[in-house]
Amino acid sequence: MTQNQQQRDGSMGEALKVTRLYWSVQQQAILSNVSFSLQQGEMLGLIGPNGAGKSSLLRCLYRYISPDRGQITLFGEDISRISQKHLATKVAVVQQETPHYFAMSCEQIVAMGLTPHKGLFETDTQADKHNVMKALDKVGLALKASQQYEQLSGGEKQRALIARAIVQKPQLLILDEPTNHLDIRYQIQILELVRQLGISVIASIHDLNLASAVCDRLLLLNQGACIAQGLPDQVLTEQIIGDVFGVCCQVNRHPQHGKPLITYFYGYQDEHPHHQTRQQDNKEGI
Ligand SMILES: Nc1ncnc2c1ncn2[C@@H]1O[C@H](COP(=O)(O)OP(=O)(O)OP(=O)(O)O)[C@@H](O)[C@H]1O
Repeated sequence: MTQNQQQRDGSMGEALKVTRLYWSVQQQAILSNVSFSLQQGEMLGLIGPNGAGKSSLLRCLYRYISPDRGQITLFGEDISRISQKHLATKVAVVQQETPHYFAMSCEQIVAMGLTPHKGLFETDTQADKHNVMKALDKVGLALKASQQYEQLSGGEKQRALIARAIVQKPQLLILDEPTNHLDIRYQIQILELVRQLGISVIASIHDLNLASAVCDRLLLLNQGACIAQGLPDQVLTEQIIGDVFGVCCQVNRHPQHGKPLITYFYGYQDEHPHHQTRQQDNKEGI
């Protein structure tokens, strides 16, 4: 497709386009007819209940699994035709479960992010070392640079892997539950940091309020299908959250950023659940 054609059909600013994606295991559908696009510089939050297919979808995007049907294009190129090396210069991934990195320091792990941009025998320059230290500093790990990676806490490991992804200077960053080991300060800080990079990001996030606060748009998966996508306002409604997650909630505006703020109701094991009484209260205007 020529540049003019791309401008005409609006795909010029598209970082990622997924069209009618299907993936199944032993005749069980895991992903069904998933389509969405991600604009350049946009942050898309992938949300949905446990087992909805979020990780599977992300794995298709970084080619860990190949879908049965459908198309994935990255900056206009079909990803099945991009070489592994070229893909690594464009896409960085922070996975949920990471391999063990014995006998490597935190700094060495982060420096691995430089590899896709280097030739076979090219060594790290002073500028590379500076970039590694800068990334460590950004994620609050400057003082842990020489510590063994395996000795870091779960949250520190997660932050080191984010620093590695930053050093990789990707155009698309794929994050699978990047905040699951982080305390609340780092959850906010790391996602805001990722946002500030100005690159395209797709991140699976369990905390709906966090997703609402930091993402431009959200994609809601349930049982492998896309249930809703759009602005947080369009996706995070009481009705949709109730239907998909089976919890009762109230959606208000966040006092600072103005996007949806969800308050959940409790009492699902009780005979007279609080969430029911609360709904009743709402109806009666209490
Ligand atoms: N390789 C596989 N073989 C068999 N089943 C799989 C495989 N990978 C994923 N699944 C199944 O696909 C479904 C979706 O899994 P996936 O990990 O994508 O969900 P998720 O939305 O990321 O869940 P969670 O929020 O719990 O991390 C699950 O039922 C899972 O058991």
